[in-house]
Amino acid sequence: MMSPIFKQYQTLLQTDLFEYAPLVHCITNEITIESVANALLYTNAKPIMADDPREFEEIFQQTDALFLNLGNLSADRDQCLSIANRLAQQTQKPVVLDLVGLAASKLRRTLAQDLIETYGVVVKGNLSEMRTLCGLTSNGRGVDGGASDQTEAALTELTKGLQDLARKRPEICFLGTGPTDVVVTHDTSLWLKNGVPEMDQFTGTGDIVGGLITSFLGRGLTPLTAVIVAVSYFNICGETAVAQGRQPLGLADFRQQILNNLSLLKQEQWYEKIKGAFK
Ligand SMILES: Nc1ncnc2c1ncn2[C@@H]1O[C@H](COP(=O)(O)OP(=O)(O)OP(=O)(O)O)[C@@H](O)[C@H]1O
Ligand SMILES: Cc1ncsc1CCO
Ligand SMILES: [Mg+2]
Repeated sequence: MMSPIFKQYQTLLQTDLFEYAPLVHCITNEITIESVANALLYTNAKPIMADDPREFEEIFQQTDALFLNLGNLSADRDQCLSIANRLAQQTQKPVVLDLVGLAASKLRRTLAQDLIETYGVVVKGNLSEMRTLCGLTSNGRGVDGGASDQTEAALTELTKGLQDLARKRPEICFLGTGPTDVVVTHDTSLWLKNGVPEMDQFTGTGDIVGGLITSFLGRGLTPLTAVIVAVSYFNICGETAVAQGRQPLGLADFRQQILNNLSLLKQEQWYEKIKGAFK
């Protein structure tokens, strides 16, 4: 059966969404920086990883969008994320804020609040991180989401919490990732259902999603469609990797194959496999 989401966005999805190669400025964590850069390259975007504020003014003149990721903070990175976000606000450059490990420390929560107050176009994290953002109890551990934040009741609670935030900030699209992905703007809420459990078992999948969303903002998609396209494309790459793999599929092989698919599936009608529904 055709997903209502595919139906709604069919005309857009059938254009070549990957055609333009946006230059994407990323300030992200050292753990997964290479995965994010390659995921962008594999999908016909151009990454530049740059976190020295002395060059921001020049870099901002060249880039299409900005990715800010809280994964691995330091005093310098803290400053640099704030400076970049303020510049983005001043130049109205689309920005994705990735709230990695939000429940782990007060430092992350304070920084995230400051960044969001200044500016944001897409604000994302895993389901547990987004529960923390909404002031709901969160069962995340470190940078990973917790299973009890992924039940139907918890998803409904998070959707309501994000709707409250979106009413106050109608320009922002909020995304919580997990087995089901919750997407909320001031007038639209939906749950996306693609992906496989293996995607939670190698590091950086959330960071890759953040980078990909940024690239679609840089291609001029609205925040909502950039989120739908990036999450669904990556998750369908994961589903395809499992279907292609010999069982038992080791996680290093799964990682290799999902990354291969990032470069390959865009030539195919991947979007017909989108699963999800409006809420
Ligand atoms: N159990 C699952 N089933 C299906 N898809 C999943 C599952 N877990 C994660 N995903 C998908 O994997 C991607 C990353 O989501 P996840 O919530 O794991 O991010 P994250 O915890 O921020 O990742 P990381 O911190 O490792 O960068 C999303 O596209 C999400 O839909
Ligand atoms: C493991 C880890 N620690 C901080 S960031 C990161 C990568 C997942 O975002
Ligand atoms: Mg995860």
